Amino acid sequence: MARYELVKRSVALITLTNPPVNALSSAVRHAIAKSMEHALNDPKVKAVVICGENGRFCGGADIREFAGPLRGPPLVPLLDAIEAGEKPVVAAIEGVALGGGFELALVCHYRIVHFKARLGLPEVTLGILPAAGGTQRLPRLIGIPAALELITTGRHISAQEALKLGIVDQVTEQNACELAVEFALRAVAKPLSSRRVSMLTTPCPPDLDALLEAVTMQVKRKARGVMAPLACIQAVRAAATMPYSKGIKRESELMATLFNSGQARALQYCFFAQRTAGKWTLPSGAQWNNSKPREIRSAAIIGLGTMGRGIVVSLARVGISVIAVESEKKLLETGKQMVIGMLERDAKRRGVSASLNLLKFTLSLQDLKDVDLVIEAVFEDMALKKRVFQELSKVCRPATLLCTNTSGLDVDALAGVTDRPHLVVGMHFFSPAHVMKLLEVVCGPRSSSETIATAMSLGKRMGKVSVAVGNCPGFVGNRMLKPYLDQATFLLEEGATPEQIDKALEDFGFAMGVFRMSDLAGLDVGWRVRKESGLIGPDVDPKNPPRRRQGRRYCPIPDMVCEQGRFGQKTGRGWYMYDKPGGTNAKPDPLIQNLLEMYRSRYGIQPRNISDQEIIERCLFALANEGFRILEDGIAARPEDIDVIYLFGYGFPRHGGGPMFYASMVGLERVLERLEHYHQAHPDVPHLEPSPLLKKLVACGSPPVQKWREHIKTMHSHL
Ligand SMILES: CCC/C=C/C(=O)SCCNC(=O)CCNC(=O)[C@H](O)C(C)(C)COP(=O)([O-])OP(=O)([O-])OC[C@H]1O[C@@H](n2cnc3c(N)ncnc32)[C@H](O)[C@@H]1OP(=O)([O-])[O-]
Repeated sequence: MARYELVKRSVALITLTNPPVNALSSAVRHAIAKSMEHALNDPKVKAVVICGENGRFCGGADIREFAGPLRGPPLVPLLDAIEAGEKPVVAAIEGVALGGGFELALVCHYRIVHFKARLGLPEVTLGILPAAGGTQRLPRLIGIPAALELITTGRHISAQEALKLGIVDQVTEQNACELAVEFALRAVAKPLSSRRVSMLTTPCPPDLDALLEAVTMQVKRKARGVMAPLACIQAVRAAATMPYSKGIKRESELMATLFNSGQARALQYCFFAQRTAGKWTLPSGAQWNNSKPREIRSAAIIGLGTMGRGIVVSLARVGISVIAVESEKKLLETGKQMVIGMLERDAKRRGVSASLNLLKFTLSLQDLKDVDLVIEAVFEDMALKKRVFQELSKVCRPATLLCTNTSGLDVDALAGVTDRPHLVVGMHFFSPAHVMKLLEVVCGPRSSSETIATAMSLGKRMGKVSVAVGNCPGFVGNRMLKPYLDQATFLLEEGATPEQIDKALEDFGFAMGVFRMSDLAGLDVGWRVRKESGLIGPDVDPKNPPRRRQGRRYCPIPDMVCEQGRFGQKTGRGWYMYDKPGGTNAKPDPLIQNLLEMYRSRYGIQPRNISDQEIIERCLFALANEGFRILEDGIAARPEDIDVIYLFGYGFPRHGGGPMFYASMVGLERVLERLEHYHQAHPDVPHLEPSPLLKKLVACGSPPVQKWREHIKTMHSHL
């Protein structure tokens, strides 16, 4: 777990050896303690260098150990002892120094960093704080404002920024370890007292209280209801107002308030769920680590609407040549100008040059004959998409992968009109596609493992969090959205307002409430889909009661809003009113209030007071209930995949873990009981009827979310 060597006859080289990130597991801590003791007691050793194997210094505490009781030497006394030692210790940082790894570097007397390394204290993103002295040492080293920013955001910084901030002593393009050994030899004769960061006085700004107050307000605004950043601020205050010996105790007390919290468990779950999500498996046995993706050098995008433009940018900025196709000259020209503008702004922000030379714009599908992969992003209309896929079959070389960006249509039906159904797969991006991290890779029953591997790998290359899902209407994300949206509109009928529902969801932590989100996305899209699926319009039987469709409850209020030309932000009116079309400042609209009152009196609905708890339960338990059905149907392979989809595609708060983790945290028994209660009250809403899998899990004693798979693995899989 740590290798000990004597180099240059007088330097003890301690190499952490715990792949893949040299996390500080109990065995590693034990090995460091032993190696340091040896080094300090060996008279031949004049200095020590600590580095990590495989070009990675250290990724921090072993997060997997947080779930169990602490074993092995605790980190704080171990680090304090390194700092207090009488021989100079140099950290040779390559790759990463994060969390406890960064704190280890802070107790070393010198820090040499490879120019490509990244440093940071990301504990806050795991719902905890840097409790191995990080909140006490960093402010002493770089001052309160800079330390506060790094600790409360968890941001990783480059070696160059670390040098500028005064965190490290030297940045090198050579082997950091070799340089650190030379550095250590030169440090032998120098006094160490000024190099012990815990002994430094924290440079304190005169307006400390005002600064802490401003950062607190900022944190509360950005991460509503999240505990860890607030605890971090209090810990940094201790660094400014207390000696190290007291500050470290305060740090530990604050850590105790976070360590076993639901938020910490949820955030740590998210960390692993995100990494699990990329590991797809098919019932055939083909999976992420035995299926080779194809290399994609060139791609084509069909349709330069909002989605198409975002996809072009996502591909071009990772070096893939893109041919963008539109059906009309004017649309092509508009799309081209917008793509160029987006790429230029993106390149400026990243300090690189825009890869405009990779782009080609055309009106002709004939130009696509040699590309490796095509992504169709035309209007959400099955007949149109089928025509495009038939045409692509004729034009593209037989090996070209054909992908669709449909948000819910049948991928297999599209595969069926091509000459290569095994090379067809869904790549469902989220708008705006160059910003949103989520990609649903929709596996049709005939998609080959190579095709899936290629789509997943392309997603990763574009910086997306890719999740493989099965083929059904709406796939995972949009299928679950329906019961969630339905509950919100039913609550409107019963007496709530859009702003009340949005506030409850935003207080829960959603980036945006459901009505603000719908206004942003545009209300006309759903209206058109409802018309096409016969829920409104001439196909509806006139004898059909207005608030029922296909034997179940239906809320026509969204249709009434659209009939008034209120399509959301883009028209300046939707569930809210905006200053102007395209405005973003949502204000409650008395006209919507009138509409709701008239609607309720027309249908004899007595409005009632609806609590925030009911809003959260009905919206989120209905959402999770559909998630259980998706697992039963084999559309998602595991709950982690569903959660990752909601975290990255739908603004579910990370500190809630995602809908499935949230259900498990509330307690499956409670979720079942509340769903039964609401279903009894609303028997005409099938989405509120508890799913068989939920009942089964409760009957099995409500196992933790990581174990649900054991209860579903015998079920049929559509993946
Ligand atoms: C008193 C306490 C005070 C201190 C607190 C802390 O330090 S809190 C910690 C503060 N530190 C952090 O928050 C840093 C967390 N880590 C990272 O941000 C990234 O992993 C990375 C940037 C280090 C490498 O990115 P990359 O894209 O090259 O690689 P990748 O991300 O795919 O990971 C590869 C494998 O390693 C696994 N694994 C990784 N780290 C840890 C860990 N600390 N532990 C355990 N496991 C860890 C990861 O799950 C994955 O496993 P799998 O799926 O193969 O079974």
